[in-house]
Formats: sequence, structure tokens, C-alpha cells
Amino acid sequence: MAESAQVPKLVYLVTGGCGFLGEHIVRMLLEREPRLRELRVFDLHLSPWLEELKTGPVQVTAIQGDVTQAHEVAAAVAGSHVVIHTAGLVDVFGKASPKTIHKVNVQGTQNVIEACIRTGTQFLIYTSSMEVVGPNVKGHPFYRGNEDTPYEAVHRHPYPCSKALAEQLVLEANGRKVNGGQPLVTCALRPTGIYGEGHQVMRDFYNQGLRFGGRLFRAIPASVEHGRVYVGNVAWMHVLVARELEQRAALLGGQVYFCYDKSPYKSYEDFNMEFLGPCGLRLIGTHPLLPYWLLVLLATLNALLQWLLRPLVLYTPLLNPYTLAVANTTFTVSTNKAQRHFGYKPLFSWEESKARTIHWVQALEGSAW
Ligand SMILES: NC(=O)c1ccc[n+]([C@@H]2O[C@H](COP(=O)([O-])OP(=O)(O)OC[C@H]3O[C@@H](n4cnc5c(N)ncnc54)[C@H](O)[C@@H]3O)[C@@H](O)[C@H]2O)c1
Ligand SMILES: CC(C)[C@@H](O)CC[C@@H](C)[C@H]1CC[C@H]2[C@@H]3[C@H](O)C=C4C[C@@H](O)CC[C@]4(C)[C@H]3CC[C@]12C
Repeated sequence: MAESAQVPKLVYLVTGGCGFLGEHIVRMLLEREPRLRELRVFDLHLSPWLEELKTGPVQVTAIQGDVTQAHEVAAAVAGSHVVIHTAGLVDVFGKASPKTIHKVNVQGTQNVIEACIRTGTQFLIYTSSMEVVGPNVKGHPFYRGNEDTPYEAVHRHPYPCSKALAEQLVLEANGRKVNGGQPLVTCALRPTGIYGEGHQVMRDFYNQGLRFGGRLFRAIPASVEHGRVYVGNVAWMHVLVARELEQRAALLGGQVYFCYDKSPYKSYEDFNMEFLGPCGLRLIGTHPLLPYWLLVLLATLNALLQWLLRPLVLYTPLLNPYTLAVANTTFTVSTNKAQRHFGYKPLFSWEESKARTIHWVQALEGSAW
């Protein structure tokens, strides 16, 4: 993508562009990528807000499609300069079958790669996840680690397994010749737990608190640190690395980068209270109110209930054996690789990220405030 400040001429494709992260990436590109001529938004479920974006100078093309369908992906990719592949099934609650998670997250990613190869698109950014690394099945903590920290990344759950396989496919595709003979340049970004406007799990916690009279009950020790990153900063990292990928292909190609900002290290529940507290909720207990063995029993019962009820209704509570294990295992990152490699600095401070998220929660229906 040779630099050309004169005429916006680049075509970007964002898969999953109507999702929680995807929407922020789409809006960030329109605000901060001056070289854009066309922005293609590819998603299984197109959102109504896309229409409001079509009145600006950049051509916004909404494409309803399925990443598991290779021909639909190829049609969307053809003619694009950059693909940001963020579409995926983010399911740790048992909503989708392991087979479906694999089909979307792995086969879908393979389809995106092959479409880039066949149609001559040179630059591919993949939204991976911290869970490619951990927490692992042994519950080993990952304490303020970085991209080079040794860690036994062993998974059994379909979601982290699918993200790890997809990331591997993307990184291995780096350097393959695309149609036209140029090399494909790929990289993977690994967000930790993303929070911010539109975060469904935060909404679920908020609604759970409303149901219990404004109270949430501590289940995880405050000492368990969980890495979190603001969605706007994750979106910004995607925009920035996409811009730098051509100029620094030799350095960035085939690399992984944790997504990070200045969000504080806290337990998952305490971190959520940074936003839910100012909206009227209280976290009851300075220590977990139930012993861990009882939480494991309740999580297991939830999994059993989910299995028994599946023919009748989809029962997907927040607490299951996997979410309990993840919540109960320290996983935080401390790195500056993205800054060293492509000059990334968080666009939003912790204070701004917090204020924006609180504002969003307060606007949710039935605010306790
Ligand atoms: N939310 C997090 O905390 C987090 C953390 C790390 C990484 N990630 C990754 O970021 C990406 C986006 O996650 P999110 O939280 O925005 O999830 P999300 O569910 O809000 O967004 C995913 C989008 O992908 C679309 N999609 C799903 N299946 C599709 C298919 N077959 N074809 C086309 N589109 C499809 C969905 O419609 C949705 O709009 C995912 O790849 C996820 O693994 C998320
Ligand atoms: C019911 C309690 C035990 C409660 O504390 C459970 C919280 C649990 C639902 C979340 C704790 C950690 C979250 C995950 C983490 O933030 C990272 C993720 C990676 C990303 O790629 C997808 C989302 C997630 C798996 C995220 C999901 C919710 C938690 C498990």
C-alpha cells in the first residue's frame, strides 16, 4: 500500500464488523484511517447502525455473509488491500457445539487466508486472544507475562483450542505468495479480556446485579489478577498495525502482539465493579462467600443442567467449570512489544476508558442508578 496522502484509495475489509470489537474497529477506521476509499463490513448479522455510516466520504459496503462459506469470503475479500479478521464465535458458555466453534473460528479463518491468497490481498490482521496462551488446563498463573514468556499452553475447551489453531494458520500463512506474486503479510493481535461500550458479559453482570437488588456476590478472591483492555484501545491497535504492516513487513509479518493499555490489574469481579459500582451495584463480601469446592459443585451442576435441558432450552449461565477456572486463575500481561514494533500507545487513558464504559452502563435500560 504505497503511501499516498493525495487520494484515499485503500479498500479495507473487516469480518465480524458488527460485533462488539468489530463495531469499534469499523468506527475507528472511519475516524482515523485517511487512506480509506472503501470499508467493507462483512458479518453474519448486519446491524442497523451501519446505515448511518453510509453518509460519510468513505464508501461503506455492508456484506451479509458467513466466513464458513469460502465463496462468500472470496467475493468480499476480492479487491481489498487489508483484511481485519475479527469474526468468530466467542463462546465459553456452551451456546454453540464444539463442531460449530471449530467450523467458524478455524475453517472460517482458513477461508479468509485462502481468499487473500487467491484474490491477491497482501495484508491480513487476525484478532486472536489471550486464551491462545492461557489459562491452561492445569490452572497455571500467567503473571504479567509477555509474548516471549514461557508457558505451557495446553487447552481442552473448544474455544481456546479454536483460537490457537486459527492463530497458527494465520502466522504460518505469512510469506505465502498471493495472486500476483507478492508475499502475504500476516500478524495476530491477542487481546486480554476486552471491556467497554457494548460488552455483553458486562451487561449480563449488570442485569444479574439488578435481579439481586443491586447486589453481586464475590466468588473469586480479590488476589486473582485478570488482564483487561479497553475496546477502543484494541480497535486502535488493529488500525495502527494495519497501517504499519506494509512499511514494516519484515518486522511485523508472522508476529503476535498482546493488546494492552493502562487498565489496572484486578480480579475480574473487582474490575467490573469499577463500572458497576458507580451505576449503583455493590459487590458483597471481601472474600468469596462460598468455598471453592462448592463453586466447583455448582458449576458442575450448571454444566449437567445445560446438558439435560439442551433438547428443550439453551441454558447458559455465567458459572460453568470453564469460566470458574478461568476467573480463578491469574492471567495478566505486561509488555511493550506493540510499541516497540509499530509505535502503539493506548489512545484512551484508563480514566477515559472507565468514564466511557460507566456512561454506557448508565444508559442501559433499568439502570440501578
Ligand atoms: N470479547 C473479548 O473479551 C475478546 C477477547 C479477546 C479476543 N476476542 C476476539 O475478538 C473477536 C471479536 O470478539 P467480540 O467479543 O467482538 O465477539 P462478538 O460476538 O461481539 O463479535 C463477533 C462477530 O462475528 C460475527 N460472526 C460470528 N460468526 C460468523 C460467521 N460464521 N460469519 C461471519 N460473521 C460471523 C458475529 O455476528 C459478530 O458480529 C473474536 O475473534 C474473539 O475471539 C474477544
Ligand atoms: C460466575 C463467576 C465465577 C464469575 O466471576 C465468572 C466470570 C467469567 C464469566 C469471566 C471471567 C474471565 C472471562 C473471560 C476472559 O475475560 C477472557 C476471555 C477471552 C476472550 O477471547 C473471550 C471472552 C473470555 C473467555 C472471557 C469470558 C468471561 C469470563 C470467563
